[in-house]
Amino acid sequence: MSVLDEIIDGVRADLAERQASVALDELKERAAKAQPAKDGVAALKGEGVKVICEVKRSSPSKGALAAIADPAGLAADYEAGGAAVISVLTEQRRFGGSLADLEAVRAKVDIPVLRKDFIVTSYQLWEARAYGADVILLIVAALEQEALVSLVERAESIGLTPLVEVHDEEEVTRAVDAGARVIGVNARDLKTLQVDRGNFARIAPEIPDHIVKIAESGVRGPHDLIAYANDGADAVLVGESLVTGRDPKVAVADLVAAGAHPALRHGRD
Ligand SMILES: O=P(O)(O)OC[C@@H](O)[C@@H](O)c1c[nH]c2ccccc12
Repeated sequence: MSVLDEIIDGVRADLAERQASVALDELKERAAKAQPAKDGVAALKGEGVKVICEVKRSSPSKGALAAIADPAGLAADYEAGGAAVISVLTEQRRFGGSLADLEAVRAKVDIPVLRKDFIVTSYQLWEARAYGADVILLIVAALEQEALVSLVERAESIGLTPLVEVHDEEEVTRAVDAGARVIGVNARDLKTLQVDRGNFARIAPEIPDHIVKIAESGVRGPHDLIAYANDGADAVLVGESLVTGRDPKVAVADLVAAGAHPALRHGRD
């Protein structure tokens, strides 16, 4: 069994418990009272390389990264540093996240919030909206094509922007066929946890121009952001280096400043 399969088994078990205790109608009512979803695509377009900053306590590859007692405070620092979107991991077993983290972050920041989890059913989309998410992650490798297509459609219909994650060319085709408007190329293979920063450069040319391109994982600092931007990234998604670094606000500001540099290829194509 791959790491991804193991994670998804756990996600399904936790999901079954939540589904047994919270009815879908209850979530829908809560979603109806949430503030309307913000436009995730708009936040990721425009001048400069956008930075998506992640609230991440632990990971399957590294174990514990940071305690993060105050996820909303961290998100506020990210926002003050110039983040375009905040990513909140809500998977509990391997990443130490929760819907409570999502809710706390949502209440604190004004920029779009991404629910980062392993979404396999529309119930999780309603949860995302009910707890204030604007963007959700859909991992192509975790979904049959039919499920991917219907989750993209359902997400859009309830106002959520799907960020569709791929790892190879075949998955790009599946993401495009499913109607993705935002595609993230993960440098980490979720089946083996190996990071290959060259993955984005290989795969990005396969992504049609009108789709927002995000380089995910492995960004250690401005140097990696610049490399990804030169390979065509509109945005980068950064977790580990921000939660383990000294000053998240300064670290984000440094990334944003690097991404705004006029010498970058970004935006000139
Ligand atoms: O911590 P990093 O290497 O900066 O990576 C962040 C993000 O890309 C990573 O957390 C991630 C990308 N895709 C995922 C899917 C599920 C869980 C986590 C992820």
